[in-house]
Amino acid sequence: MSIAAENITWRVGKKTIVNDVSLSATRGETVGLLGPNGCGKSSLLRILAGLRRPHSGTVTLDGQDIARMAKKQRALRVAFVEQHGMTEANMRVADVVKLGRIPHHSAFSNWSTQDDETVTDALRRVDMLGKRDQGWLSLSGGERQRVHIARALAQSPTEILLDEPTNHLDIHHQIQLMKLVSELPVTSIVAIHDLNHASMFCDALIVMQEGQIVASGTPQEILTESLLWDVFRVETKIEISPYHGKKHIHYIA
Ligand SMILES: Nc1ncnc2c1ncn2[C@@H]1O[C@H](COP(=O)(O)OP(=O)(O)OP(=O)(O)O)[C@@H](O)[C@H]1O
Repeated sequence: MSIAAENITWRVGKKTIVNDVSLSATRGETVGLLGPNGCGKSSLLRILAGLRRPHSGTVTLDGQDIARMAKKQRALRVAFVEQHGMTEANMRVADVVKLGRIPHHSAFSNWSTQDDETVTDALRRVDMLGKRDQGWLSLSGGERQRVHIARALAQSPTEILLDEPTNHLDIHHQIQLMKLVSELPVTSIVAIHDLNHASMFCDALIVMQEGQIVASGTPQEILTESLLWDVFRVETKIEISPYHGKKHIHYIA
């Protein structure tokens, strides 16, 4: 198992935000994390990234408890693109992406041509190579999001956690990004609100409600009209798309 969580519970005061969550993803799998606003997706991703300690339960990478791993060792494996990722200074785009290489270097190792190639490749994958010398502050919201994703790719992770990565992106770049994530030979866990993108690009889905997992399985198995009503209170009609063969959700107003 590439990444797994067992019986994770996290509380704030008396409120349980993540309630006894267990999940696992195999190498290369793309797992979509669905659920209404405030159901605990970001909180769970922060726990999976090792940024937050759960009150109980464990997160493991290939069976190794992340709580026992050094920060650098974890960073060599797991990349995390947060929902409101910040980059403070007005750095050049390429320099922001280069930050992803930090875990691969010690104080004495030199920057290599391979590092350069990794950064260039990451910029190319998110369609930002043409803006590599532009300043961070001059970028649009969607461009900043793509640079954050490039930084995560430059980390050469084995697991990538993405919190609503298509937020801010135009439809072309939403599709391009989901396609990229689904094709990466990297285990991906992606919080996502677009159910049709979840259906098209994810191998497996986990649906959360009030901190708990209420459904999990392939998109084909779990995306049903009754589940979407129960979880999101939306009326839908679901059919198999004649274009891509996956489930397509129509919203009935
Ligand atoms: N540090 C915190 N202190 C208090 N409450 C918190 C904290 N972090 C999260 N919460 C609460 O936990 C709940 C889950 O938040 P979280 O951000 O994980 O939800 P989400 O599923 O990612 O939502 P969204 O779809 O809106 O991004 C929310 O009610 C939020 O207010």
